[in-house]
Amino acid sequence: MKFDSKLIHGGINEDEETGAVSMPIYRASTYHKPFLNSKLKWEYSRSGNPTRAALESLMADLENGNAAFAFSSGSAAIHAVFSLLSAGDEVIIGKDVYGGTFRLANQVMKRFGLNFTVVDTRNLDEVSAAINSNVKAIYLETPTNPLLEISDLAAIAEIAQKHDALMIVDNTFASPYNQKPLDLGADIVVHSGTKYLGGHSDLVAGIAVAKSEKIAEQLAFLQNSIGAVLSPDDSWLLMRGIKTLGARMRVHEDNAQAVVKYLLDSKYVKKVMYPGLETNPSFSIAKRQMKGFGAMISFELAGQYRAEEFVNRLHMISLAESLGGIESLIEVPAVMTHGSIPREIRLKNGISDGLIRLSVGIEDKEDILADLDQAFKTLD
Ligand SMILES: Cc1ncc(COP(=O)(O)O)c(C=O)c1O
Ligand SMILES: N[C@@H](CCSC[C@H](N)C(=O)O)C(=O)O
Repeated sequence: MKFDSKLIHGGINEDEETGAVSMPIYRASTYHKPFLNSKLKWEYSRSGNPTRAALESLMADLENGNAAFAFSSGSAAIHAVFSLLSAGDEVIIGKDVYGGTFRLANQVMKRFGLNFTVVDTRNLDEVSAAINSNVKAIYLETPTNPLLEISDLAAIAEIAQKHDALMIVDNTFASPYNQKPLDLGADIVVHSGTKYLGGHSDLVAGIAVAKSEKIAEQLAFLQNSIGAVLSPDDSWLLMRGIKTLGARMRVHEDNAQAVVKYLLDSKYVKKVMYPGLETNPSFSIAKRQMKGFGAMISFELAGQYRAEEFVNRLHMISLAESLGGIESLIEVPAVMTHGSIPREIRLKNGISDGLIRLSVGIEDKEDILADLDQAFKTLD
């Protein structure tokens, strides 16, 4: 089945009890056992829920994994995945990851004995050099949040496999429409379902997908034990969003191409970051491992212009954290999404105080361009 059809017909897409073509929301917290020793598929909703199971089977199908697990947020999914590791284990982590992931690693997981080595995963020599016998996982985003940097998934998977380390990829920015890390050798994919998967900025959710049955069994245990499961209502809403992922991504990307071109030509802009730029040193890798380049763009203003003034003057494009929704959202990572990273580390990693991140929505592209244009013109 091709991808758009899989979005609609993949996983469990029909209620086996009633034949309903939209999976019902099963809100029951517990299930009646006819006899004490009855073996039932459903017992208690944290351990398993038919609506959540339908979403999970769809996500496993879309990422070509063995099984998927739905969590109450992307951060909860990442926490469960880090919980596969034990005190004393080391994780090689990409230098440019979502600020909340950096915070989870450094301010939470470290206290439980995990050690993190920050590496520029675009540089394979740096990744290899960071390997030692305690390294049990390599964790990265590609494209990264917020610099849109691209790492070579297949090459990193080879390093991870050689050293028996898990390779964990946050696929939030690409979505499975554009990139399938498990096919390229990763062991686990995580998502903030809050973003492109949900697609409408109306829910918070997380997904972890395991390639192997062994990791799936461990994640099933952790999901039930830690308990940060996605509710049946949000599972249904996320599934509903996923059905239109392909249709939305095509409009997102078409609009993003127009915005990139506009920004490159603008006298107000100094630098544009987008995986689809041929001038990007990782362009050939992005072209090889991604179907499309997505709709996230980061940029810096030319010297005399201030990011704060620009974002304050937009009308239609909303100044808000988050991304991947139908509406265009803009933010300043240093103050908003990556504010929890200490300034000196942020600057060292390339996130300047004036960096602006734009999530291009699916409005008419003329309106997006017009809003950018009017805000830029007020800066003179
Ligand atoms: C790339 C990435 N991963 C993970 C997360 C965490 O997801 P959530 O906000 O759903 O917890 C976010 C944003 O928050 C993100 O941008
Ligand atoms: N991943 C999102 C969410 C943003 S930050 C949310 C909150 N302020 C926090 O610090 O946890 C994005 O990149 O937009």
